[in-house]
Amino acid sequence: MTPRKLLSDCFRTEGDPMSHGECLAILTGRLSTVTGTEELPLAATSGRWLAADIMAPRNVPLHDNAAVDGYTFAAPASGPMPVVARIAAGDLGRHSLEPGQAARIFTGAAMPEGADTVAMQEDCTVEGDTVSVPSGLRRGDNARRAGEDVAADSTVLHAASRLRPQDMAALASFGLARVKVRAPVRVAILSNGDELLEPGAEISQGQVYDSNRAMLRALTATLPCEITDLGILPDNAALIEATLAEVAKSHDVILTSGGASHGDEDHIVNAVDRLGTRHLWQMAIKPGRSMSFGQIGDCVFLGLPGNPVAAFVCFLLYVRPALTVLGGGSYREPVRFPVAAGFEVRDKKPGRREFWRGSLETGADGRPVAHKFARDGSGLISGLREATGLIEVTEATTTVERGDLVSFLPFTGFGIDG
Ligand SMILES: Nc1nc2c(c(=O)[nH]1)N[C@H]1C(S)=C(S)[C@@H](COP(=O)(O)OP(=O)(O)OC[C@H]3O[C@@H](n4cnc5c(N)ncnc54)[C@H](O)[C@@H]3O)O[C@H]1N2
Ligand code: MOO
Repeated sequence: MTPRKLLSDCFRTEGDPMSHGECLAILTGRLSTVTGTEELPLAATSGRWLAADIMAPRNVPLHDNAAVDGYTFAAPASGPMPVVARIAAGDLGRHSLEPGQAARIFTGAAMPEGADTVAMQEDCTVEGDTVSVPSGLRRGDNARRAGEDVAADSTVLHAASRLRPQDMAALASFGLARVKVRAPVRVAILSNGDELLEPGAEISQGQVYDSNRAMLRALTATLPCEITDLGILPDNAALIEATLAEVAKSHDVILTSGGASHGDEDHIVNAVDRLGTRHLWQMAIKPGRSMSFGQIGDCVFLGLPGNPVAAFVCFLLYVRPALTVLGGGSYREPVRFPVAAGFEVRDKKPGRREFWRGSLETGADGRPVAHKFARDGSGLISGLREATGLIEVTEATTTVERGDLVSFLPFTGFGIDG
């Protein structure tokens, strides 16, 4: 197998944490697409990254057609017109009108040759075999032109875009039954720590249920990924090293949480150092300082801190972009809304970017106000649940006064709905 073109340079800077911007630039600019392509039935492609541009093979709609039930004719009409045909949607016959003639027509039916306008039936007067339409209708009223949605041969969808429900409609409207998309990224997820316990097991003093893995599986599933759940690895250096070495051979990404800082018991990063290259550790952000990133052969290693809030935030900020680029998608920055702060902070440390758990409320003047979860602890899952987005505070900021504009990044911008 030819080696895939992934990072090989080392960006690691001991003792000098990497900035958010620098880390994101490396992840989105220096990683390559690692997934192959596959052609799947349309219904199986929702949510996938498109592997190639798609041109509309024909006009949509294919033919001029009626937008309402009524009578079609060539505008302008003068006086009663004989009704010489009846055309329903799905009628495959070829109809044509002489000037001064009309046809009964129904929504979606192909317009007959010689007609350009449709009068709504509610506005028409029918007497015997003739119809009178209201004056004042302009040519083309209530008619949908061939190609008005999409013109034949125009490029409608671009490679590396994500197929959304409305794109499914577009592809089906072109008559495409199969679509070339990127294969899912193969992601192995594991948790590390002797204190961790599988939900359902009997818990003892000193233990904690593994909550990160359930969260990371769900976050990973918001992108086209094939997940291998490796469970919990205990703090056993030999076992961790053997597992990572084996898993790296058959996966595009290893995503871990815990064991990411550099304590004696932080075996994950030590194993990556022995097996491959670690490109960074220590970020100038909070939470998530101990995020690490590297590679074992062609497999990208993304090591999240153990604290659940830090793991969640780092996933949104770094893992999501990395999985996007590796998967063949084009990465777009999440939307940031400038919103007035409904809180004050006087003691933010300069030099690091912080991401606070926040939610929006409507202020007295009707404008949105950002609220910050009161307790900062990186282990508090309750704050993540209460939040609807992140409040981003720049490196230079040291205080936030009530009413100052802060950046609010809604979770919906990271693929988390509800
Ligand atoms: N001397 C220092 N100690 C710590 C530092 C530091 O810079 N110097 N940083 C702190 C910060 S901030 C974080 S975050 C953590 C990161 O450490 P690790 O990534 O090595 O994570 P652990 O030590 O394994 O765990 C931290 C914390 O999270 C809990 N945890 C771990 N995994 C899970 C899981 N799957 N589900 C639920 N909870 C989990 C673990 O029990 C710990 O409480 O280091 C700080 N210490
Ligand atoms: O940096 Mo720790 O990752 O703040 O929670």
